[in-house]
Amino acid sequence: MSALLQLKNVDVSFGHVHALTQVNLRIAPGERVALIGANGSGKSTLLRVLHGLVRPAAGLLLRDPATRQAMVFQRPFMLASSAQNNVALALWIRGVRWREAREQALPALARVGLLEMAQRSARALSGGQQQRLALARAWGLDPAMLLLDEPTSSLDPHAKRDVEAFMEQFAAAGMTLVFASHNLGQVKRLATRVVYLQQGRLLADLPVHDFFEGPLGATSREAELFVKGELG
Ligand SMILES: Nc1ncnc2c1ncn2[C@@H]1O[C@H](COP(=O)(O)OP(=O)(O)OP(=O)(O)O)[C@@H](O)[C@H]1O
Repeated sequence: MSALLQLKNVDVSFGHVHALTQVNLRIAPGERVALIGANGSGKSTLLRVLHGLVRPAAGLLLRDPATRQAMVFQRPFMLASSAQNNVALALWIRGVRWREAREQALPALARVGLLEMAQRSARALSGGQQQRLALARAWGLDPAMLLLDEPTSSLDPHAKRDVEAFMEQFAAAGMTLVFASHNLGQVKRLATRVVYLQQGRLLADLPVHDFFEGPLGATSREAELFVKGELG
């Protein structure tokens, strides 16, 4: 299958910090790729490279410019305006006229159960509601690929399940997902493939079953210890 996006030998540095080193990654349509690894291992940087927000110092990012992408951040930025306007603005920035953008925002809000909150101030919503609003904002753009940076890390278990359920729905609708997570249960529930990063290097890249059930030590002893530590 042709790749939606491909990285070849990508390096990213911030001053003397090597955030990513020689990363190779190929993402095919319909995959659900989980990025895991310790704090500072490069997950957010990798997502930002995939979304074109960070330019590699070396290597290649190959992407069909026609492929629509959206990104949901760990703590999404909300404009001091209504929930509806927050979704509409994302569409307007992509060239949709304001009136139509406001109309199109409503089904996106309905999709995540926020229709009745459309006129509420986005910043007055709870953390869980704001994360759902961020998903609506992304969904409204109709992306082929959605990138999510620890989308449930600051949420209570109930809100976490809601966000996971929406991610499932997005995937079922054919969207390709790439998400960073510290929650290995979530990775098992949502991912088809696991990419393990350590100090900016991609040490394992396996189907989810092989990653958690296979003899990981053969691929990466560090990944095996990480998984054991996180599960224990
Ligand atoms: N804008 C930046 N300026 C300087 N250093 C940065 C910047 N962004 C990331 N880094 C550094 O690059 C490395 C990788 O950071 P990154 O945020 O990608 O890791 P992460 O795996 O997402 O971590 P976490 O799990 O804590 O979110 C870290 O050493 C970090 O301090």
